[in-house]
Amino acid sequence: MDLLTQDEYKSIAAGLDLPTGAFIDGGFRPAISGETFETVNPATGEKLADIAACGAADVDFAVEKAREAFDDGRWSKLHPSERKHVLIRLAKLMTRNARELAVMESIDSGKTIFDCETVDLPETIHCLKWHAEAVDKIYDQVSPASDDHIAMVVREPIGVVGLVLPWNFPLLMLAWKIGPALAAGCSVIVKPAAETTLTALRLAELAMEAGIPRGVLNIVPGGGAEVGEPIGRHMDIDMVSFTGSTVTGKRFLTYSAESNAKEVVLEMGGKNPAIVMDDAENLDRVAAHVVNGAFWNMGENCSAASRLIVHKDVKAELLDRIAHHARQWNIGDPLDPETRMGALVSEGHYSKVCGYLDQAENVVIGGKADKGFVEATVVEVSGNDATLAREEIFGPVLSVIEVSGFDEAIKIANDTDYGLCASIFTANAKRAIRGARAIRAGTVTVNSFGEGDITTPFGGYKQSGFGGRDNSVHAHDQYTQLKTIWIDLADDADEAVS
Ligand SMILES: NC(=O)C1=CN([C@@H]2O[C@H](COP(=O)(O)OP(=O)(O)OC[C@H]3O[C@@H](n4cnc5c(N)ncnc54)[C@H](O)[C@@H]3O)[C@@H](O)[C@H]2O)C=CC1
Ligand code: BAL
Repeated sequence: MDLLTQDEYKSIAAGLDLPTGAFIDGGFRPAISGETFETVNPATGEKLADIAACGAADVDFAVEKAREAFDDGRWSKLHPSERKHVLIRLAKLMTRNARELAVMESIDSGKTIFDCETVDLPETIHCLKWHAEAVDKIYDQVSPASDDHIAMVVREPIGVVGLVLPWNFPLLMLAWKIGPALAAGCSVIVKPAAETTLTALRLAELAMEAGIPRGVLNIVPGGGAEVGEPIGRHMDIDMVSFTGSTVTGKRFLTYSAESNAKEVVLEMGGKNPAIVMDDAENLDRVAAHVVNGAFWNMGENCSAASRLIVHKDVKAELLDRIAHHARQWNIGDPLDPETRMGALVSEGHYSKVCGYLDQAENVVIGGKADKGFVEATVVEVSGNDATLAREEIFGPVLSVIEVSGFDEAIKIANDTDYGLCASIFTANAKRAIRGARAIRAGTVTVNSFGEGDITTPFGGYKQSGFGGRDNSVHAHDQYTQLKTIWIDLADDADEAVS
């Protein structure tokens, strides 16, 4: 993709028409209370817009409209290929508007325009297309049966779903959830993170243009307590899919238990280990992977490689190379296409990350922070018990732990409440496979860092995940339920009952 210049991006940003209303039943509307909240550009501190600050009454209204849409079948009962065509039209409209969406995403979140243009937008569009393409290729089942009955196992959309989103990949996480949910035929109530609402609202507008019927896709902006909790506790929402912190994720289990026992899927935090053994090949390449894993998206990533567990014999050389690569991750204006590290999402989050930097004693590289921006930072810690090795920082801070052997490395990798992702760098195939099996995490990569792609399930073990997976056809399991339809074919069936 050809990127524009910083001035050209700034001129697009200045001309953006920012959506500000809640999007319910096919149109924008103010919050019922009339209240608004400010959204700011975290890179400059400038106010971007006043957005409808919704509350429980808006959630009720959105659910009523979503339920009407679900029950009358305007979307849920379409042939899957019809839903597919509409979603592909949406993906095409997003492609046509990708540049505007990328700029909107960057100014609202502090993410770099480079990432928004080359990762967030292409992956969002690909995700929507992929689930649309998948949905008319998924078959129901017929159970093994005798001659006198037939039992069908059919998949039905689960109903009205609540999608509660984080701010680190606003559009991409929206696509991870609405891609399979809408493809399956559900009606959805989306709560974007209050920090990053704009692109979800713009996407909803494009969805109407693409032909998604009114009431099917609703976006209700606002705070966690004001909108997230009413979604979690709503008696007429059938399922909630959440991405965010473990603390907040667990609340949805309480909300569900105290309301209608709705299904809950949680994609939560991580403290993901990158293990580098003494036999790892090409330490320069390993360093590039580790640095990318740790600092991509300013480390605001649940799958960030935030713990480096390195064999003592290669530690010095690896840290040298890591420092070399980390220097390339320059801080700058997120709208400058040369910038690799933008602003952290908010003042509050910046202060939290700075609090962790204050605890760093043995800094290898980085460690400085200024007005919302934090340098790529590598810090040696005393061991896996150090706070910097245990808590999810969600910023560009890589904690280094030295080990003397493979078993010790695996033990430390597993010594965490989390279990989202992990990577192992080794040339020894047995170690790679033994390690991948032994680490309790949803995704383990060998000789690379990553989270798989749209074809592979994404989610966590332990306190990183609950109830299901995003991505791949397994994501459709979240938004569907199985029904058994048992048909008696015996000639004397009626007599047998009487
Ligand atoms: N695993 C991940 O992808 C993410 C992890 N985080 C972690 O969480 C920390 C705090 O960031 P937050 O934005 O506060 O994350 P959060 O987990 O509180 O927010 C995620 C979503 O939940 C909503 N929410 C917040 N409180 C709620 C409540 N009581 N009931 C219902 N919904 C609620 C938020 O408005 C947002 O839409 C970060 O510093 C980071 O460590 C944050 C975002 C994403
Ligand atoms: N890395 C995608 C999921 C997340 O950070 O929340």
